[in-house]
Amino acid sequence: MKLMLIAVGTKMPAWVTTGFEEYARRFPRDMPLELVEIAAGKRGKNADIKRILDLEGEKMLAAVPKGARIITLEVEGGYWSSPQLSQKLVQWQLDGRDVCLLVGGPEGLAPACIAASEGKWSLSALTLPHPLVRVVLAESLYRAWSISTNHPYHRE
Ligand SMILES: C[S@@+](CC[C@H](N)C(=O)[O-])C[C@H]1O[C@@H](n2cnc3c(N)ncnc32)[C@H](O)[C@@H]1O
Repeated sequence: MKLMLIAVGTKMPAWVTTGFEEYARRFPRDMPLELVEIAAGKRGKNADIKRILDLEGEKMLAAVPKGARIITLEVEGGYWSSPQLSQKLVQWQLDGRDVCLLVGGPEGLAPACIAASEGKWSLSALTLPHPLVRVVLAESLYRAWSISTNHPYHRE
């Protein structure tokens, strides 16, 4: 099973790229964490935000491999503790489908992405900047993997 983070935004600050890669490189070969960046639409003065959002959503969904499970990152999603996330990871692995984690841009996710979601995951009640979400998500998934494999990274 492959984990794919599909996120709006390119040209991230170095600390985001370094932070994400720090965790992504630790994933095992049979469960890699890959990043797919979707270019954000131009938000000029009179930009049609709905159209931009819909286009970003189309591109995100086009990046999802056929049959993959879509999980959307949403402030108003469900909270999953690390052990709960670990259980989900194990269930997803047993199920065998790739898992795509969708992170929106400045105005969030397109309605089409939300409609396609099989799980809505909230990292906090706070609205986080989308670059930071990438890093928190990578660490959380790595911790969940470490719990499921009894790796010493996670300590009770
Ligand atoms: C700056 S936020 C978008 C804020 C937008 N007003 C909204 O309501 O979605 C960009 C993206 O980061 C992710 N995000 C931000 N905070 C989050 C949180 N606490 N939990 C999960 N995802 C979050 C979501 O995918 C969101 O679409």
